[in-house]
Amino acid sequence: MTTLRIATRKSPLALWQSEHVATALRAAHPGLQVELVPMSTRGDEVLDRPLAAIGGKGLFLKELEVAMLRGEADCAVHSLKDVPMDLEPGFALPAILERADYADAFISNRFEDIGSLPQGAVVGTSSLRRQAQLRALRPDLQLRDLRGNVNTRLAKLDAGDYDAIVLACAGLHRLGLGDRIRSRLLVPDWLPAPAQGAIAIECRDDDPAIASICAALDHAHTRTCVEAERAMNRALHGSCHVPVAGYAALDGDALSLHGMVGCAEDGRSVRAFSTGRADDPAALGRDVAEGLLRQGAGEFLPPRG
Ligand SMILES: NCc1[nH]cc(CCC(=O)O)c1CC(=O)O
Repeated sequence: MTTLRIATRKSPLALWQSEHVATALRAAHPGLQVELVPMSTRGDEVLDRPLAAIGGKGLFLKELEVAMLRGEADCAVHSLKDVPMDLEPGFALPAILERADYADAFISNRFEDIGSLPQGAVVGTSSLRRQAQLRALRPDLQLRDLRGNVNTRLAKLDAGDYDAIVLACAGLHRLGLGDRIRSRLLVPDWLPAPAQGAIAIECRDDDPAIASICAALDHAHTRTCVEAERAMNRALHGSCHVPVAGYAALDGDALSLHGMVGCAEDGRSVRAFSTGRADDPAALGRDVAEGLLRQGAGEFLPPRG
C-alpha cells in the first residue's frame, strides 16, 4: 500500500481525532504514508432537528462507510460512543484507542456545578441521557435542546442562551478547551455514554492488511471496558433514542460496570452495578442489562420488534 487514507467528518473534533490516529499510525509504522479524507455527513448537515428524529447516530457513519466501500478511503475514525451497537455488515473495528477522560463536563460562565444552579435555570443538552440525569438531580431545571459541534455549543452558551451546558470532557480537552470545564460529573452519581472518551478505527472486514495496520493502536484495557458497556447497551437495544448510560472499570482481573436507564421527561431511572471477569466483558454487560430490566428499565425503552 502506498498511502493509508482515513475518512473523517469535518468537525474540528473529528479532524483532531483523525489527525491523532494518523500521527499514531505513522509512529507505529515508520514509512507509512497516512492522509485524511474529510467529508460531510447527514448528521453534520441537519442541525435543526434532534438526532433521534432524523435517524440517529448511524448518520455520522454512513457516508464514511460508503467511501470505504467505493475504495475512496481505507478506514474511518469515530468517537466510539457515536458508533451503533451493531456495525453495518462488512465492517469491523480493528482498533479501539486508549480511553481519554470518560466524564461529562458541567460548563457555565456563572455557576460551579449542577447543585449551585438557581431554581429554574436553563441547561442546554439534546442528549436524552444527560436530560434524564439532570431531571433526576434537579426537577426544577428547564432543559433546552442544544445541537451542533462543540464550538457551536460553547458559542450558544456564551451568547447567553443557557445558564449551563453539559459536554464530554474528552472532546473539550482534545480541542484545547479544558479550561471551560467547571466540574466533572463523576461515576457513580453521574454516568457517561457507553464508550465515551474512546476513539475507534473502522475498516472493511475483507481487508486484513488494513485491519492489521490499524490494530497496532488497539488498547486491550479500553476494549475490555467498552465491550462491557456496549454489550449492556446492545442487550437494552440502546440507541440515541434511549437514555442509557454506563461505565466500566478494570482493576487487574476485576471488571466492574455501572449502568443506568432513565426517562428524559421526568427523571425517573433505574441503576445497576455488577462485577465480572475481564475475559468475558460481554457477560458482565448482559448481567447489568438484566439487572436494569428486572428493576423495570423496560418501561423507559422503546417497544421492541
Ligand atoms: N455526541 C457528540 C460527541 N461524540 C463524541 C464526543 C466527545 C468525545 C468522546 O466522548 O469521545 C461528542 C461531544 C460531546 O458529547 O460533548
